[in-house]
Amino acid sequence: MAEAFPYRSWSRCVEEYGLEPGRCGTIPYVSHREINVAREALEDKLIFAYEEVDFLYSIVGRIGYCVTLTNADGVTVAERADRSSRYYSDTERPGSVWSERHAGTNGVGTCLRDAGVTSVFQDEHFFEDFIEMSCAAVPLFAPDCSLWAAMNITVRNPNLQRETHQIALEVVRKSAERLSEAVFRRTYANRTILKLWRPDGQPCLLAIDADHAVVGADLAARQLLSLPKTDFTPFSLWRLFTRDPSALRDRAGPTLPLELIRLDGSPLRGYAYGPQREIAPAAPRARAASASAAPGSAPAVSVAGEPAPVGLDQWAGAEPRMTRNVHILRRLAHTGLPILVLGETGVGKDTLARAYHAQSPRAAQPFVALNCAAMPETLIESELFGYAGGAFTGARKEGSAGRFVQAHGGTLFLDEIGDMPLHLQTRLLRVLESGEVAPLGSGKIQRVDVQVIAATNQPLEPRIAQGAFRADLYYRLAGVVINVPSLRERADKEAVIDACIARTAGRLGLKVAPAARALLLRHNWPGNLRELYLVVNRAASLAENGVIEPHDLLLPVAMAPTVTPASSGWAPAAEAPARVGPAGVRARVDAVERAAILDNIEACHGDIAAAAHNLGMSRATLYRRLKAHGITRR
Ligand SMILES: Nc1ncnc2c1ncn2[C@@H]1O[C@H](COP(=O)(O)OP(=O)(O)OP(=O)(O)O)[C@@H](O)[C@H]1O
Repeated sequence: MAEAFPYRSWSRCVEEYGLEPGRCGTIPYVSHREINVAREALEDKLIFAYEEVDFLYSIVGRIGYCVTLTNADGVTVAERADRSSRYYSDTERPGSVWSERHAGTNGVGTCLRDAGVTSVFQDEHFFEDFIEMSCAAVPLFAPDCSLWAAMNITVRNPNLQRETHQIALEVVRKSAERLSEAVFRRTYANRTILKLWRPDGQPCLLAIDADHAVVGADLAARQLLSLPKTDFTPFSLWRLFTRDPSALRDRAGPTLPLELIRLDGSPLRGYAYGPQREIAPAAPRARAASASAAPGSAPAVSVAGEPAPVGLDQWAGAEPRMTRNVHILRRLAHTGLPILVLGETGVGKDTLARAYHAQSPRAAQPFVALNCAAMPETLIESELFGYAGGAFTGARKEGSAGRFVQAHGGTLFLDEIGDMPLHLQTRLLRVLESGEVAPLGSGKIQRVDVQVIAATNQPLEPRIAQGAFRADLYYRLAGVVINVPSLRERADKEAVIDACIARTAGRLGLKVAPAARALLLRHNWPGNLRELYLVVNRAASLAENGVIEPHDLLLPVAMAPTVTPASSGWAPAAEAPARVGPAGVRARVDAVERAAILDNIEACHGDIAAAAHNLGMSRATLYRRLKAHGITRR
């Protein structure tokens, strides 16, 4: 006979994990970086989870509980708590790992191990350290039924009543249901969702397409309807229910109460929710391929194709100003406030807009971009607001909807907003205020609902002072202002460079010589991330023998570090000796190499063996290169 809770978990602790009852010692923590990796992996779900954690905390926080969300390995990725509360246990911080293997019987770990709702009340914990604590955790399953997280509440209160804890557990259960439903709906945003109530009161979800084929089912539905947990193949809804297509005909707007009769005659009641949008046109991703590309703007050259889209946490890296920005954006994601992104060229403003959209509630709707600096004034107007057929010479016969209408329901990204001509600023302001667009030459007015994100690399205050940018438009666009620091200002510059190497050279199995990495770290990066990615991608194409050397980086010599020759005892000749062969690339490569050699000798105080090691070359090669560059010992 199977052992009852908590004995089966206690037996595992002793027999499987070799834990000794008594004191636990310390709970393991993962690093900041690992927390970010864990969050990144769940990003499409966390956008809903953060809000749900807040919601749950607004209820159970009042009776002293803190709320945590962990990934499937028990790593805490989100937490809401009152740290000053006497009921707070600081072992619940982000990064703490609550696997059963480490922490013995506990809410999160045991819930994840059993893949079931778990309440661990006080001395049901395996370790003595936790016997004043009570926790309740509910597993979260993705639409494909994989276990992705646990939603948990914990309180350190020796006087807690078991009944109170039971009620709190039911609240967590409901909260977890809401979160799973949000993730399911987002996954099947373009399908009709059927939410049916199981006889035990638990909701179950099906996603069906226009032909009534079941294309998705959550775990509760699969259990109720005896559907396979893996290898799900779409099938007709009428294999489960008595055929009645009229039950699904929309008579009451987007939400339709419905009753379906199972083949055994039992009814299931619930609701049908229409698709969030028919079929959302694919968002144009590659800048070069979209009308948003600025002519002449440097595309991110990729030797391995278009890099994978960047998520919000990845965008932020470990730079505190960026993570704060992401935090603010997440908190305000549901308000639809316009966002104004400010920062130098190439810092990732466009990338942020796309990442934000992809993780916003509008993700299933279009992302439409317009670069205001990239097209003539007359075109911006018709591109943005649309036009009727034949509205002007050269206009398309059928007219054009315009980017505002194309973005309806989704996100409109207005890049280089500082370059928008003044008279169009007035028109834009009117649309933003009224939520209505009137395409050129047409009397028709269309209502639009768009999340506007504007970006610029020009400081707008001087433009406002000069009268080149409308102050009222600025305030209308600046619902949330996000300042993106330049690469050289970032506290995590080294990590950003390493991530770039990993995403580009690393993916191709190339190594980066220490001297080349050192050069990347020292460079000033006026072009920011765009320049960084361009340099490393280009070096990956130039590298020989699987290693990127300093000369492969082709960094402009003016940007390369300079040295004072006296301290190292080595000095360049007044001018480098003339080189045979074509000037151009080779000459630039030589110049970079020369600067890197001098810099390394200086850094190693003239120790040639150490400098050669840093540069990733033998001593003999370094002497040869010194000779070739005309560098001699003083
Ligand atoms: N966090 C990131 N991780 C990896 N690559 C990034 C990141 N942020 C930006 N990039 C890359 O850096 C380049 C420049 O980014 P992006 O176009 O978003 O900058 P921008 O600030 O919008 O530039 P501009 O001001 O010129 O419009 C792109 O190739 C983008 O893929």
